[in-house]
Amino acid sequence: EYTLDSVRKALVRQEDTIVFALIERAKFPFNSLTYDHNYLQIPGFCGSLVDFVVNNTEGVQAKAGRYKNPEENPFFPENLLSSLVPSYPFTQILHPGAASININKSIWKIYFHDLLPLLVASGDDGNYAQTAASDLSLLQAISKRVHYGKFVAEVKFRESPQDYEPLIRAKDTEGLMKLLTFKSVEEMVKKRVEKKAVVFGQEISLNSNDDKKGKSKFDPSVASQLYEKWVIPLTKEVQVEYLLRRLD
Ligand SMILES: O=C(O)C(=O)C[C@]1(C(=O)O)C=C[C@@H](O)C=C1
Repeated sequence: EYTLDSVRKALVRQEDTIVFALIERAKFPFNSLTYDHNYLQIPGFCGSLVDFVVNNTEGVQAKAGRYKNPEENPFFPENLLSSLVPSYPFTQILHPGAASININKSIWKIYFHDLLPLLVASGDDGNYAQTAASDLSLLQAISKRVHYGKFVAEVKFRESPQDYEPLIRAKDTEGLMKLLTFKSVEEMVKKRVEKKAVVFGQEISLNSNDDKKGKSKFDPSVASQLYEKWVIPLTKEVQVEYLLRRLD
């Protein structure tokens, strides 16, 4: 069952996934060859190692049924084959227009241009395949969170269709944005994410006096910046896109 309370709980749980994925990516330095289009020489493939890993992993995961779940959105939908496994009857609460919303291209750009330089140290340790795999886990976690905006928007619409319908009919993007925004919730989310980054990122020792003294596994303010600058605004963008299609 989806309610505003239950979808918000899902968003809170997804924070854990994102913070752990930040920790895992921050374990490696930048490793720029992972992103270098001239590094790979694989016959029949043109792109960087991260393109190669994401394309091929998504291919396997699509065949294994990952994208049958309406909570999942691929980065390279154009290359995917259909699922080969028996389907599961996922609850279909979304309007069919939801399927056409995929803002992973924006997430991809922001991830490599803005987030990575903030998150990781410069340098090269040769672990390019592991780096690409940790990029993919973090990208998938961010993508799932952002596209969860579809579910948030659906429950908000169902709770007060009388408020949303006139704005949708008028295609009033600004009005919709205002109506779905809860500034105090956003403040709480940012603070909680930073706290999780502090707690999950600290060294744990058996002597409780030593806890928190060690170096954090990544700068906790990167987690709150990620949410403030990109995750929350993009989740809201998905909500508006979804609502604009809600009466089609
Ligand atoms: O919790 C909500 O109501 C949401 O829409 C989610 C979210 C978020 O991305 O965290 C986005 C917009 C709101 O202003 C508050 C929080």
